[in-house]
Amino acid sequence: MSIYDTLNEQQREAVFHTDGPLLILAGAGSGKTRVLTHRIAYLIEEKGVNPWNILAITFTNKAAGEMRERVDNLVGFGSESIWVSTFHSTCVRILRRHIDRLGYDNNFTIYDADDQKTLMKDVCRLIDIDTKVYKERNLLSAISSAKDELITPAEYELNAAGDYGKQKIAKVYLEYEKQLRANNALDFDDLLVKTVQLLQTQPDVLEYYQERFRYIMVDEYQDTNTVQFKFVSLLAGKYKNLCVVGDDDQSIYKFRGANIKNILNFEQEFHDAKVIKLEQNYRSTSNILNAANAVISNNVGRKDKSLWTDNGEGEKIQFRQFDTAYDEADFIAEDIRKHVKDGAAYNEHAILYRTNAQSRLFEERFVAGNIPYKIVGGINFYARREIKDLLAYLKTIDNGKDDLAVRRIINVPKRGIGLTTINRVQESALEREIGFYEALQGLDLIPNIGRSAGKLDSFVALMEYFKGFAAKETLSDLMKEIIEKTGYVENLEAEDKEDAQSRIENIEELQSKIAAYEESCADMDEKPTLSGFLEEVALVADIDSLDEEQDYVILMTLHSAKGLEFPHVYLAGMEDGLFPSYMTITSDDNEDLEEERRLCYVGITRAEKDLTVSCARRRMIRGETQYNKMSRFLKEIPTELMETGAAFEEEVEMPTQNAYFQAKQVFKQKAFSTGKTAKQFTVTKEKGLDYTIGDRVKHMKFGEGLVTDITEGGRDYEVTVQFDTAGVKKMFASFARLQKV
Ligand SMILES: Nc1ncnc2c1ncn2[C@@H]1O[C@H](COP(=O)(O)OP(=O)(O)OP(=O)(O)O)[C@@H](O)[C@H]1O
Ligand SMILES: [Mg+2]
Repeated sequence: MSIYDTLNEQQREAVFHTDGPLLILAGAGSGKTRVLTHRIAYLIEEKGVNPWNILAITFTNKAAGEMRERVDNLVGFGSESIWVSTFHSTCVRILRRHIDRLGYDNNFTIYDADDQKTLMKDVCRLIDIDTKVYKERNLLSAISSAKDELITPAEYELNAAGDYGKQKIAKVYLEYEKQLRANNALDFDDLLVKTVQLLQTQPDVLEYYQERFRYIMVDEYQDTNTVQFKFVSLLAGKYKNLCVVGDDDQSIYKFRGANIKNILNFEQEFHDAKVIKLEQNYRSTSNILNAANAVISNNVGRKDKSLWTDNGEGEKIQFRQFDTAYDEADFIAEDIRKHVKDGAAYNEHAILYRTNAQSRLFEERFVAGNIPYKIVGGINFYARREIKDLLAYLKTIDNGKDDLAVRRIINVPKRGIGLTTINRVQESALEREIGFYEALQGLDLIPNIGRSAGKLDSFVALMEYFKGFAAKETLSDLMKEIIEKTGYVENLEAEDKEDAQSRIENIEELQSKIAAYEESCADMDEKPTLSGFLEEVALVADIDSLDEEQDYVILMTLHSAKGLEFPHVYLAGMEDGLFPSYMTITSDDNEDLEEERRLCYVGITRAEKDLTVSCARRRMIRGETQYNKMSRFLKEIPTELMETGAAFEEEVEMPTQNAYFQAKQVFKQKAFSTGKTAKQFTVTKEKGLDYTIGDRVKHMKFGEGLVTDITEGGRDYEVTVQFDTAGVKKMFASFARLQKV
């Protein structure tokens, strides 16, 4: 039996159609990704295509790794020379070789969101933009959208005629680009934009890659944006062996410029494209699938698909409504514990939610209950201060042109170099149109630098020493040397002992990552380089931190869950105002709500065996208690597919009898005259507080502090605490759970 016998007829057709453009448009769990891997295997094994000539683009680096592994299992050879990677990684690899054609150094730096913000602050200061009127975040997102659409600063300015606001943005865009270039840096969008520019302006480079990538495949095609489409169109322009797979119902990145028209345009750009539909879902039970189908059918203007499965009905979808988000977290933790007792593994469970902030309650429950868990996303490892500091050292050593990096560490750990001095250097660099580090190397040209010159000199000497060290020693040793010579860790400890411990662990984690990078290079017969490592770091998406070997419950946002599957899935926080978000409910644009609904469809279809959907009547969002109705998406699931669970009967309101759910205002007016919620609140207040103004109290997260004020809110006490380290916080007593010390 060959591997292709395990495919159904349509899947086989897609695998065997190797030459010419092919669009596979199909619903969730129908085997699109599986078709791609089998197609690669078929190209190599049966068609004798050189693995070197294959490019497969996936949505995350993790997916890329998986695909490589699956191909490895199928073919057993050659998988290391296939290019399987994300759009961004693919572009970085191309740019590292050729970006000098566009006037950059090939060892350019990649700026993450944080770096971009810092740069934008500089830009605004430089050209006198009032950031109270034009927020950095909005400016960056306007620029990002422009880049996604391949609009240059000059074109932006042309389009801005007569529009004052846009003219300002055009100026910012122009300066921002100038600064990036001066720093020899690219932001994330640039990776694609510059690659497209390169292919458009350098015919020999284009020709080279067209010859190289004779067979191109793109997964999750529905979420590509204009510049990504342009990129693949250019590459596939000669041989036209382009196979894209996607599901218009799972397009969830419109806010990042994803362009659903790319699916529709495909057949225009690539005439005589073959279109194949897959209709059998292999992932989920029919109850889950029917729920997903029912929800998505509420979107108008979609391509109708009929997805079926012969996996059997399976369990009904569990629906639970709780008084508070705490109860919700308790229930889910308990439910998982039960499954594990019955023999399931922790990592068969995923909790999916709309916003990162929702992970905190689960985290608290899991820590308390000793349940291993992993939060994918949230505060990115690489966004932590100590990691960014050490990476800034590496960047400075690798590419002294990255001003942001140099400025970040010039006085970290403290070397007595003040802001005034730094600004003087900066001004002088700007005037002479050279980089910050370059200016540091010629201090005698900077006026009024005076007594600081010695300190600056020794900083430069240290960096130069590291550069020499890096040229001879391994990366791991370099990292050790940096930590030692700068006294970084000792300084952390001196600053704050408690805090230091977790930061040191992070640094150790960074060192393991460096070691892992060196090992993986050895496996691939590549030489580990500083640039190579920094490149990898710049491109890790949150999802890449997931390790299937480890047994932990997985927590992540719905957006991160795309393409993945788990036996047991919990969709938590299914409330109007949270999911769909408040903004989309109040927006006039139905498109936004439809995008949220697609996200819901993505969530439901991650589940293989069972799905639990839950919501809470009240929860704290940004420090404010919100009262939410159950999500309208839940009401779109036919009641006969759902079960409410006996133990929760009295608390549960099924969609058909939801008199309880009133608008927030009504809820407030009636002020808890009925129901369990009211009783709970009374209990809190009747019980009173066992601390008063002037007492010292302890909070789980903020530590100890002094109560400075207590006021009676309508339903709870508001307590103000001056924490010893965390500053002043105002909180509701029932949520804060302060303990007198
Ligand atoms: N012909 C088949 N026989 C058995 N299992 C299959 C078959 N096709 C796909 N599967 C399995 O079904 C599951 C879903 O497949 P896959 O992840 O490729 O779907 P997908 O269409 O890419 O889903 P998504 O839209 O969520 O990305 C996987 O576990 C896959 O191994
Ligand atoms: Mg897939």
